[in-house]
This record gives sequence, C-alpha cells and structure tokens, in this order.
Amino acid sequence: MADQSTQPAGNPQAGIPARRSAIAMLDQIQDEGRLMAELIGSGMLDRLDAPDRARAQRLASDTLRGLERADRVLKKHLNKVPPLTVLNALRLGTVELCNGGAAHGVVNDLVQIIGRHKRYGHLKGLVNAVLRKVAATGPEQWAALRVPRLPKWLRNPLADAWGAEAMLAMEAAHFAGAPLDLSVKGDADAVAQAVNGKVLTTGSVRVTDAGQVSALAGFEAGDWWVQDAAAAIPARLLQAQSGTRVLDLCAAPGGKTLQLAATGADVTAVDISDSRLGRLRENLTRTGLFATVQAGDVLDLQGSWPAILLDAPCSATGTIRRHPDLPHAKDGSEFGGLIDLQARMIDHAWGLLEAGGRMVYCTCSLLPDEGEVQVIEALERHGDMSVDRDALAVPGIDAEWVTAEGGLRLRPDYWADIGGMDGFYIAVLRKER
Ligand SMILES: C[S@@+](CC[C@H](N)C(=O)[O-])C[C@H]1O[C@@H](n2cnc3c(N)ncnc32)[C@H](O)[C@@H]1O
Repeated sequence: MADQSTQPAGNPQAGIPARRSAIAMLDQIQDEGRLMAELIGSGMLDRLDAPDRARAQRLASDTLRGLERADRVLKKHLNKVPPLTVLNALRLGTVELCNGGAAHGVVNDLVQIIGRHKRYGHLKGLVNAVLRKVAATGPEQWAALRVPRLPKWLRNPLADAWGAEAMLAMEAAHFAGAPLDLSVKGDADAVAQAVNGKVLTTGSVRVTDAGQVSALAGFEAGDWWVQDAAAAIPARLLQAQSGTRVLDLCAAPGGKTLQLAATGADVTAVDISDSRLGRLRENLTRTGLFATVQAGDVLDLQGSWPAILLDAPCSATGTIRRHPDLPHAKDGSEFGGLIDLQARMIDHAWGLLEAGGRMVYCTCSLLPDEGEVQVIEALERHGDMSVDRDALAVPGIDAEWVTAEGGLRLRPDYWADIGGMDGFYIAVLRKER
C-alpha cells in the first residue's frame, strides 16, 4: 500500500535524481491531469532506488501542499511566468528553502537540473538568481502567508456543504498532511508498542514519525497494514462474524478486505482492476489472511450474500491530506459520472443482499452527492431499505458525526489535535426480512 510517511520538506539529502523526478511528476500532474499514484504505477520512479523514490514522492507532495504559498513568494522575483518545468523547479526549491532546506544543496541541484535540460538549459541563471533571493527572504514571508486554499471548482461546493469555518479547518488539515495509521491483525497494544505508536479510540494504531513503512517492526511478519483511521471504520461497522459470508465490493487494494478476513469471515473480494487486485493479493499474502478474489464488474455480479461492503469509486476528495495532487490533477468533470455509477452500484448490490441482511455503503468523499444524498435517494428507490443508526454506537464514534439520515460524516478537520482523519461517508443499511 502507499507509503503514507511524512517528513519535513527541507530534506538535505534529497539530491538530483529525487528532485528531478519530483519536478517531472509535478509537470505531468498539472499539465496532463495524471495522479501521482498513476505515475508511480506506470513505472515513472522505477529507475530510482527505494530511498530516492520515497524522497521524490515526498518532495512532490510537499510542493503541491505548499504550491499557493510558493507562488506568492515567487511572484515578487519573477517578471513573467517561466515554462512549467522551470516554474515547478522554482516552486519545489521555494518549498524546500522555506521549510529549512540548506540553500547550497537545494539551489545547486536545481540549477544543475535546469542547466542540463534540453529545452530550458538557458534558464539556469534565472533559477539561480531567483532561488538565491528566496533563500534570503522567503522563509520569513512563508510563515506569514495564509494556509493554501483549494481551487475554486472544489472549494465552492465544499464550502457550500460544510460552511466557511469548516472549509478553513479542512484546508489547514490538508496543509498539515497525515500521520501513518495502521490496522492490526491481532493485538493493537502490542503493535503500538513495537512501532512506537498510539492506539486510537477506534482501534487503529497511529505513528507520528514513521519513516520508511517497510522498515517498521511487524511489516514483514504481516502484523498490520497501512490504512487511515477513518478508512478502517466501514469494515468495523459491518460487524462481520467468523464464518459469515461477506461480499466486499470494489475491494482493491484491500485494506477493508484484510479487516474483514481478519474477523474469520468468509470473504469474497471483487474489483474490476487487475493491477489493483494484484496489490490486494500481495497484501493477503503478506498478512497471511485469506479471501476469495474475483476480478469483475460489480454491475455484472450474480448471487446472494447476508453481508455486503460497497466502497464505491468516488472523487476521493476525503483523501487530499495524503494525496495533495488530486486538486491539481482534476477539475471535477469526472464527478457526475461517478455519482451515477455509485447509484447504479447501490441498486445492483441491494439486489445481491439477502432479506434481513446488512450493507455498508461508503465513499472517501467530502461531497454530499457521493454520501448523504446517495443514501437519501436510495431510501426513496428501495422500500425495503432502512438506515441502522444503532450500528454506529461503537467505541470512538462521536455522536456529532451522525447525519440527519442516520449515516456517518467524517471530515479531515476532525481529531485536529491528534493529527486528523480522512474524509469519509459511511451508512449501515438494513434489508427488511
Ligand atoms: C475506493 S476504491 C476501493 C478501496 C478498497 N475498498 C480498499 O479498502 O482498499 C474503489 C475501487 O473500485 C473499483 N471499481 C471501479 N469501478 C468498478 C466496477 N464497475 N466494478 C468493480 N470494481 C470497480 C476500482 O478499481 C477501485 O479499486
């Protein structure tokens, strides 16, 4: 699963390969609308060794989180906007320098990277001059700038839904980034002790200064897997019992499948993406857990199950803390199609649920159209559907998170004092007997 570790942006060991790759990723995210996960999945960082891969990801993420501030600092030193690659080199350098990066390392590397560039080599003098000015005055300006805001196409609907104050709090959470959360197979206290973490009220283990995930105690043994604390709640609310047949829809890369399998339930995990199912299988192997894995479209599935988890594809706007590329790569034009697909998936999954059975519907989205509204409309379409509020009475769930229709709304600004959580919507649906 993705390396969620966060470290300060001023990384003195970043070096040329990591910085060059980070700039190339920034270019593709902004110019071609590609997500960082897609770029990494397509092999973009494969030439780098593991520490440089982690550094490149960290530098690109830090730059995206601080992009608005970097542009404000740079504005004073640029007469006109340079080509995107040069601008991204300047942005990356500005973020590093303003977060304690050593000027000689950062500036020299970026001057060399642009100096060797086929088209923009002649702009290395500009990079040198601008970054030297940023090194002198940038850090002080940086600290006084506002928390970066989301682009308007996303900010406006979210501010309409949750209000101006909550919007600012969510943006502060996005800027702060995310700690590393683990879901554990067995004893949470033992894992917390081994990784120097803390057990959260909902049962996940949180590690603040994690470093390299695969180097943490218990990784090889498969004692835990990386999963945001909010993302761990839907499978918990399904309350699968040992031996129960559970259908896990849209399952890959499998964080929720592993949770369900760890209860001893008889899990069938379905996803349309072969590559993502490959990661699900790797996760099952590493943790020694078992599930039946099936490649296919949820909408074609036949059969009946007493318990279903539907983690529908969505805008993923709840995960911006860990995926700061999303607001820069997307423009919202795909969201309408996803909202239609979610409704069709709810209807099809409902047909697969036995009478008296329960289904958890969830999305890692902050948009009510992918959460609250989906459930309100599904209740209108299905006379045999009800929302089970009592199922939300589990440790760690705050009664204030429960919505009018009986679902659970989680936001990144919740738990602000202990490092936040991803945004999610979750509802436990019951089918009449
Ligand atoms: C939010 S992610 C699932 C995360 C996963 N449940 C976990 O906990 O790791 C949504 C998934 O839906 C899958 N998907 C999208 N359309 C699908 C379809 N029509 N049928 C089955 N899976 C689909 C995607 O491949 C993606 O893996």
